[in-house]
Amino acid sequence: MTTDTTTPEAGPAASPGTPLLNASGVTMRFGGLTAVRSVDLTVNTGEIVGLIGPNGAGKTTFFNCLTGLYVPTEGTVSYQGKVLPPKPHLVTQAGIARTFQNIRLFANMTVLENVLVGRHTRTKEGLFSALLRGPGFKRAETASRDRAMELLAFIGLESKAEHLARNLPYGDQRKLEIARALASDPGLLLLDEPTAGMNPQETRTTEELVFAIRDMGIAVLVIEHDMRFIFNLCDRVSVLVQGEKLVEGTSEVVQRDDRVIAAYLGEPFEGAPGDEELAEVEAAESATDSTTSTKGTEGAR
Ligand SMILES: Nc1ncnc2c1ncn2[C@@H]1O[C@H](COP(=O)(O)OP(=O)(O)OP(=O)(O)O)[C@@H](O)[C@H]1O
Repeated sequence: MTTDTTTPEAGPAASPGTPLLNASGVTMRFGGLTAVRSVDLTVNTGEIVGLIGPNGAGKTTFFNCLTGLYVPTEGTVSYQGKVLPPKPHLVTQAGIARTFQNIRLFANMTVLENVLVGRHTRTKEGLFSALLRGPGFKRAETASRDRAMELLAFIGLESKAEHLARNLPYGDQRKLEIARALASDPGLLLLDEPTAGMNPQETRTTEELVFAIRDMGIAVLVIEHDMRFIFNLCDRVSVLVQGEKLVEGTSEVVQRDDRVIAAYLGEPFEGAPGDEELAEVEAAESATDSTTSTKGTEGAR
């Protein structure tokens, strides 16, 4: 991977450590199911924040509320102090870009074309200009192309610019998705399971890529099931369980929290056997074992 941190333009400038994204009391109900319940989350400039939780905890639903795919039942989402309209293209225009859990590339377009699609929110030339192909349009087209090539160099896919997206290896397709998201010059990048299906080497490369993105001045909010990846990468980790925020803190704090361990391993259920019952079961099992082994010895005689 090329990590040329000077190439891509940084997102909207803001001083390090000031709030960028602010989700407040976000609730999302689907009929009788509350997938996300009153979740607050802040991402500051310069931060990499992780969002973890068991399957079905509401992580992707929460992402969809942040990016305008869902209109939250309750709560607000602000970016740089302004409430975001629940429309994906307006959220992208405001400065938030995302990738999806399942790869959503244009398979029959080239690698370069896929990145150019991601630039459309930053292109000001209108329909007439495009039809007339005047000098303004040509200048904008060249600038977009140059920028797309810079981003491809950044993620290490420059030499594959003219390949069809569908012919890329899986790990490269995931990187291309990130390049396409970066093409909208975001200030905040949301990654939904960026290492899903990757081998350890590809995961390591993705980790370096996310650090390089942060070094460009882009904050990152990432959902991931790979705990090693999350705890290596994130300045702060937020844990969702059954739609609610259970814990938030540094990687060190979160990975030692008993409630998080219990949420992943399963809370003891009501009526579960206590120590006494377990001791009785163990005693009964060892009695059975010794009978069996005696029988076994007798049988061998
Ligand atoms: N469009 C929808 N309509 C109805 N229920 C939904 C919808 N989207 C998600 N859900 C439900 O909301 C809950 C949270 O799902 P979500 O996909 O957000 O969890 P997740 O934490 O991202 O899970 P995973 O880690 O498996 O991707 C689940 O019970 C899911 O079935």
